[in-house]
Amino acid sequence: MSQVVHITLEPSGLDPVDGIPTQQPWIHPHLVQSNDPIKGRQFRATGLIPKGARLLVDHPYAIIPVVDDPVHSDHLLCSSPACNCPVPRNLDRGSCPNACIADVVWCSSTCRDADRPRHEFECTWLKRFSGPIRAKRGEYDFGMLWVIVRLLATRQSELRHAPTIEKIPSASRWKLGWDAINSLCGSSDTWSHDQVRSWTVLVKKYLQSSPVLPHGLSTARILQLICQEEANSFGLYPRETGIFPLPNPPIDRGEQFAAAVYPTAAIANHSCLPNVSLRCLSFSGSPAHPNQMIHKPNDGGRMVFTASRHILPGEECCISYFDLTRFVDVASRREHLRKSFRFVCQCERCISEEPSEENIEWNAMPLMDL
Ligand SMILES: C[S@@+](CC[C@H](N)C(=O)[O-])C[C@H]1O[C@@H](n2cnc3c(N)ncnc32)[C@H](O)[C@@H]1O
Repeated sequence: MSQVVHITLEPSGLDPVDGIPTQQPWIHPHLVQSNDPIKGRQFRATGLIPKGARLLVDHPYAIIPVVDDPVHSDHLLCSSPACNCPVPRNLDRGSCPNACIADVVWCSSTCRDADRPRHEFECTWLKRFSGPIRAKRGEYDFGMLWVIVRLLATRQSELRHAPTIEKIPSASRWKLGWDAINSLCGSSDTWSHDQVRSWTVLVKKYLQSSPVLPHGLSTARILQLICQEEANSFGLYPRETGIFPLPNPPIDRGEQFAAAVYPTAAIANHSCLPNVSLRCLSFSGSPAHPNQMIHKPNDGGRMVFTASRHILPGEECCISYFDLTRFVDVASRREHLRKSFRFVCQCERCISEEPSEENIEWNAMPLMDL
């Protein structure tokens, strides 16, 4: 049986300001940000981080529910960024007075009232465009555009509260809020011309600054934001992912229930030999399965990173971007990362499993019966 250290001390955030997620991330004192010439920004340990220690608790800057049937789904999240708790179907869900879309619900009238200024930013856009986008482009594009709108809504709330936000003491090494979103990696050079052209059409049709979506940013900046979102968003699943060593028998992670962008968690690079799991408390705040690593947010949609083994000073701290049980050999892992995440994995496991020049030559030769 695997041994798990339970961390009972819950890092506390600051109180939210009028429904906007102003809570700062909680970051382990031995965790720093550094730069790798190939991978870019990365997390590194400056001192021993023991197995089971919590490395990071981060708040989503934008989170959306991802469900096929919002009216009948139990997986909707309270739309208030200060809450983001799951809202069961049997609860009297507070829906939008403007009836924008069924995916928008609140767990209480308090959350709905607190979230009013932020939701007003997205409400008309959702009402006008969600149907046409879903019909013409499908759920994936709708979800992506809605994440962008929620990023812009949080930015707008930040701008409105700028004087208050400036008063919040900041951990100076770490960028916060929109400043952190601006620093996310991702550029149009990584994507094919066809993909960039398709996103440009979406931006011009649905995301230009207008009275429906008054953000004041240029088309080029919104296009860049899509590239950043695509390189940095997290899919959230109800069961474990990112477990290493791989569980036997493998565990199905279940259906994705949300997508989110985390300003600080996005610094984590991928490794096929990860030393950090995305282990969270259950939504109710208590460990759901004490010996399982769970890749989902806890209350408030917070993402929690935990050391899955002792991490030594100087080591990079990496998570896994995908379910390692699904792609096992180096070729399939790299192919999956190249297709889905647009980079060639340079983790220590992939490098050590790279076929040598000699093997490539032998493999290229026709098979002989010996
Ligand atoms: C979510 S971001 C991680 C933080 C990023 N390094 C940065 O500078 O902001 C994902 C990007 O990091 C880089 N990356 C992450 N893991 C990598 C790996 N194992 N090998 C090579 N590049 C990696 C890729 O450019 C990828 O698109």
